Amino acid sequence: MSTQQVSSKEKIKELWAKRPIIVSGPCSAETEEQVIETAQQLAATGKVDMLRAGIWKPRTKPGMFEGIGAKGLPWLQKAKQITGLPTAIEVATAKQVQDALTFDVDVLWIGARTTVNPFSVQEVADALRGVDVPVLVKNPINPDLELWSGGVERIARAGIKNLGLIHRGFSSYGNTQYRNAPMWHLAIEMKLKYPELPIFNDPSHICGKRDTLMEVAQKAIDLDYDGLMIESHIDPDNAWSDAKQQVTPARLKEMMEEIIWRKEDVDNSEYHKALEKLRQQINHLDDEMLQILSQRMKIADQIGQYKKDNNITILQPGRWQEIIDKVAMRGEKLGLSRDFLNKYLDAVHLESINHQKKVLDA
Ligand SMILES: O=C(O)C(=O)C[C@]1(C(=O)O)C=C[C@@H](O)C=C1
Repeated sequence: MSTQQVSSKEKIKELWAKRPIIVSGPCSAETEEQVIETAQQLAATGKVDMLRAGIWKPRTKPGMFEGIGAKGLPWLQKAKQITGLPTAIEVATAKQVQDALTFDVDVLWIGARTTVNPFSVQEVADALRGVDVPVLVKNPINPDLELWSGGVERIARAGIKNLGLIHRGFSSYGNTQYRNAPMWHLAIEMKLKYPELPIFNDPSHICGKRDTLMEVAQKAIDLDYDGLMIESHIDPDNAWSDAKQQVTPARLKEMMEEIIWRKEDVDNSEYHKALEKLRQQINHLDDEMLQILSQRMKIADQIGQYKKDNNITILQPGRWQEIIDKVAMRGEKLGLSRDFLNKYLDAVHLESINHQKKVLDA
């Protein structure tokens, strides 16, 4: 390994421990000048830790710009030499992994369209065996946590030590607010499942447009994400891919200054005391809610017994609608969101049905 490669590995190790980690750069590498100019402007902001650029672009339809290919890798290498910014790119095949490593790319990521395909992830994992490079796994395009975990586990089994996650949202038909619905609960579940892995948020792919990037980036930071990956371009409107979602390096700098950065904890005894009191109240209320839910299910069991004796169906749509209307109205007045009430009612109804089914089958 050359001294330059060793120092670059050291830099990555340091970077991995830094919070937040900010990754930015163009959706696609287009020309040498564009890559170098973007990298220089990003480095000058003092807010960016790593340069990203798409080299191979998996496009939904043929005939679109599919990336500059391996020709762009020396541009990234040069941009790193000039700015000192480590580089990150997406890889989807063994050949792409080899090409990326030949040109000293520092961090690789597996794209959403690759994570859905275990054959492809395995091919990338096999190409990574014995290699010391950090790898980030994007969520699959469909909301399937098992696929996402499967991707992470395949890469981990190849011996990759520095692994991370990228949350770029999930495809959903007819969604107009987001390009890819964030479905925050799924990313939170992954974070809880793999607490040791840094998780990055990718507002660019979630939003698909510039004007909502800040909102999503702020929410990610509020939720204790470890980093952000945001696409930037020296001339976003004329970008060869995803023009609407890219921002200039200057705008990226502004965004980084506008975000309210939060930490997971603070050394302040007053804060801890106040929080402890409130958390005790929550523990108490959680306990009461469980007791009440358990009582409700015991009543459902009794209803089940009457239904069994009289050969009556468990599902009673009229009665259930009555409950939905009443609970939703009351719940909303009490400050609970309609979305939460719907999920809560669904869960209660299903549990009640399962309880009664057990009684009917006994
Ligand atoms: O009221 C009933 O008939 C019940 O079975 C109880 C209950 C409920 O849990 O509230 C459960 C299932 C029915 O679809 C409607 C209501």
